[in-house]
Amino acid sequence: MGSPILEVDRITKSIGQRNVIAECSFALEKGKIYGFIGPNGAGKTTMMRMMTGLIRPTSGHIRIDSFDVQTRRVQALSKVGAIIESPVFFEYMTGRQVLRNLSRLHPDITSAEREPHIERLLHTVGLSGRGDDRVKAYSLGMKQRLGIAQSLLGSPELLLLDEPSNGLDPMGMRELRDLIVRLRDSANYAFFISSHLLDELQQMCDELIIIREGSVLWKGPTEQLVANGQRLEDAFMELMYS
Ligand SMILES: Nc1ncnc2c1ncn2[C@@H]1O[C@H](COP(=O)(O)OP(=O)(O)OP(=O)(O)O)[C@@H](O)[C@H]1O
Repeated sequence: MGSPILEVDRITKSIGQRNVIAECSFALEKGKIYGFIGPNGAGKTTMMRMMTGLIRPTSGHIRIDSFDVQTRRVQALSKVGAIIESPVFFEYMTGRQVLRNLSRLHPDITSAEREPHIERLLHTVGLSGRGDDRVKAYSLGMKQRLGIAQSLLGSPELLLLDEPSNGLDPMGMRELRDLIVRLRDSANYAFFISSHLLDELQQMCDELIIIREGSVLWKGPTEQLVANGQRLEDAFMELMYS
């Protein structure tokens, strides 16, 4: 494996007397889609909040492109785009206005680059014809894709998505899946996606990281866990009860 874009190195998070995350380690490479799976309360959101610097680990290190999220925060987080809770937008704005406003948080985007960058992002996520419509007229799938465009504003190398397909209809799920696979293939992004929708993950993930009660239970290539023709849901259940 080349040098990882993200490294979780023996991370523990204690809340009160409890280790919500206990000595977790894994690494993510560019150009791959990782599924992050575990039952309710396993610690997925807690881990993703530490990966994006929203909360501090009790011990261990998270490095993004070799920068420690705690001590080299700005450099580390400049490589990451994330949707941790559903993206929240001012619904009276148009998609383009939303991106324009948020782009001002990225000092690297010059005013000359701003509009072409936004136009490219709208095109990338399939919203170029709808950029001047108000967000309140968007379907949930369009809002999720606008969220992806938002997370791409700073030209990251890694995208963290927490339950991105929740609430989407089958067409919305498929559009989101196609977009994620296309971005992996065209721009070599790494994706780290937490979801309970195992059929969705099975269709797009190169690798899986499975946690239970705060510990990594299994990690590796999807095809290593799921034999030909088997459903990830069945393999997951077998693991949970093993
Ligand atoms: N601020 C907090 N205070 C107390 N307990 C917490 C806090 N945050 C998380 N927990 C506990 O940590 C555990 C892991 O929670 P977390 O939300 O990370 O799980 P999850 O895998 O994301 O679950 P879900 O699939 O339901 O979203 C749970 O038992 C939760 O109750």
